[in-house]
Amino acid sequence: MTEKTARICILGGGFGGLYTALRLSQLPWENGEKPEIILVDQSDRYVFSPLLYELLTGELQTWEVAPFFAELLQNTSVRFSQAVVSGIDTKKQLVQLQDHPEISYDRLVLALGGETPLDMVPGATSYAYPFRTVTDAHRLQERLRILEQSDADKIRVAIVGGGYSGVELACKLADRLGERGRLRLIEIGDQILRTSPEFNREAAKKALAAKGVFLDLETKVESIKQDSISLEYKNQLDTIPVDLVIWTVGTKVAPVVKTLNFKQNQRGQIITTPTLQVLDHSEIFALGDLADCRDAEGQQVPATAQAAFQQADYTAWNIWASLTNRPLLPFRYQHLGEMMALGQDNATLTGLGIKLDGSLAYLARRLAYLYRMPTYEHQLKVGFNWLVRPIIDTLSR
Ligand SMILES: Cc1cc2nc3c(=O)[nH]c(=O)nc-3n(C[C@H](O)[C@H](O)[C@H](O)COP(=O)(O)OP(=O)(O)OC[C@H]3O[C@@H](n4cnc5c(N)ncnc54)[C@H](O)[C@@H]3O)c2cc1C
Ligand SMILES: NC(=O)c1ccc[n+]([C@@H]2O[C@H](COP(=O)([O-])OP(=O)(O)OC[C@H]3O[C@@H](n4cnc5c(N)ncnc54)[C@H](OP(=O)(O)O)[C@@H]3O)[C@@H](O)[C@H]2O)c1
Ligand SMILES: C/C(=C\Cc1cc(O)c2ccccc2c1O)CCC[C@H](C)CCC[C@H](C)CCCC(C)C
Repeated sequence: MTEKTARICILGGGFGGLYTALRLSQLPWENGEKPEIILVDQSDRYVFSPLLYELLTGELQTWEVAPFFAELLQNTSVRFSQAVVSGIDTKKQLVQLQDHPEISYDRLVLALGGETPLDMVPGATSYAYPFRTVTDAHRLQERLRILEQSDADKIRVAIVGGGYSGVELACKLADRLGERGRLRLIEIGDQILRTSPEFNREAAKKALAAKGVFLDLETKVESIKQDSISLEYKNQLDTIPVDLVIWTVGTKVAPVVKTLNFKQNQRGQIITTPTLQVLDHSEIFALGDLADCRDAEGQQVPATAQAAFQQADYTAWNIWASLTNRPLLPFRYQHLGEMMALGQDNATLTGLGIKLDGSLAYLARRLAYLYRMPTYEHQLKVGFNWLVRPIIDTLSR
């Protein structure tokens, strides 16, 4: 008698979900064991978020940073479904989708990532721009285009949050806007990039200073209006006129995750075992920004693409192991370092014993990210474009 084909349903096609799907499709399934793999995402495009800034400067094109799932998965056994996940019935093992039929599963992967909380100060939801998705990048691009085409002498931009996103955005936008830009970076703490290695923080401070980005440290945003931002510094309130406010502070889990009946931490993240299984639900795996995971050594896994990318390998392996009666592996997070863009020809990186900044770091970061992109076909297309585009641009000048 033949056994029924197992169905693996993966919710969310970001760093956690897409790479889990790709790894699963490459694993050595024996005849009759090969499962059905379904990837569900609300968007039709995957986003390689570390390179999202490059859309604002025109250094990269949308197809490079955010390829269509249909293209990425065309030579694999993974089936893609574009739909919004609205709930999960864990008893019946069914995923509920908006305007789509339910999907049953034998193994489920939760990888829905996070959202930018715009409800932290009055006015942010209406007037501040988040920066996380391709839609966010395109919206911001459009606003910048309108400001650049206006007859205003200066373009005043406030970026809230002196973490990685805020610093990288400030550097790229300063380069894009040039002499017309008036940028300020607003940080609640007494320094930017609190969790970065000293080398990267110093390189970032140097780059921001060279580009004339104004740093507001120990400053809290009190409210945001259409054309102003109110800041509190040492108990004093100051309202400054601005043309654009970008909000990069915080990550919250998607509302649907909160509705699920799993053990969650205070921030709503789902608590997992080191094998990346949801507590009391060994058939469900969770990874990436929505998961609260301590690895095999008990270290807290950070909510980064680097971590989700590594977890994807283990998730795929453990699903394969669970379906083929093999032992599961506990996840071991390896912090390899960090890289940051600091403008159109500058970056900084610290990792694997190497510290590098300037244009060499810019090149190394690009190559390291090319290597991390999903599928050889996409890497090849993008790599080829990076080699050929400068030649075509030079010839057409
Ligand atoms: C601008 C920016 C730059 C970054 N740069 C870096 C970096 O250089 N290095 C680094 O390590 N980290 C970086 N990060 C953090 C990194 O992007 C996240 O930690 C990582 O993407 C988390 O992976 P994930 O799979 O959990 O979620 P995501 O990659 O966010 O994927 C979640 C997916 O779920 C989908 N989804 C969400 N809700 C639903 C729903 N209800 N139904 C269907 N689909 C849904 C989304 O469309 C998305 O495709 C950056 C983040 C940002 C915003
Ligand atoms: N190059 C990279 O490696 C990279 C790039 C982007 C994102 N990421 C990852 O993605 C995640 C999110 O990063 P992020 O930079 O987007 O966001 P983030 O980590 O939430 O950083 C936000 C920054 O804003 C500050 N802040 C908090 N509340 C504030 C307020 N009310 N007003 C002003 N500033 C405030 C924070 O200060 P405190 O730290 O003092 O709270 C922090 O410096 C992180 O895990 C990060 O590692 C990595
Ligand atoms: C710091 C490094 C990796 C960590 C890392 C960071 C991320 O932001 C990620 C995002 C998404 C997925 C994964 C990661 C991630 O793993 C990489 C360190 C790189 C090395 C220090 C050197 C890189 C070598 C170059 C590829 C070759 C450069 C040659 C020359 C200098 C031009």
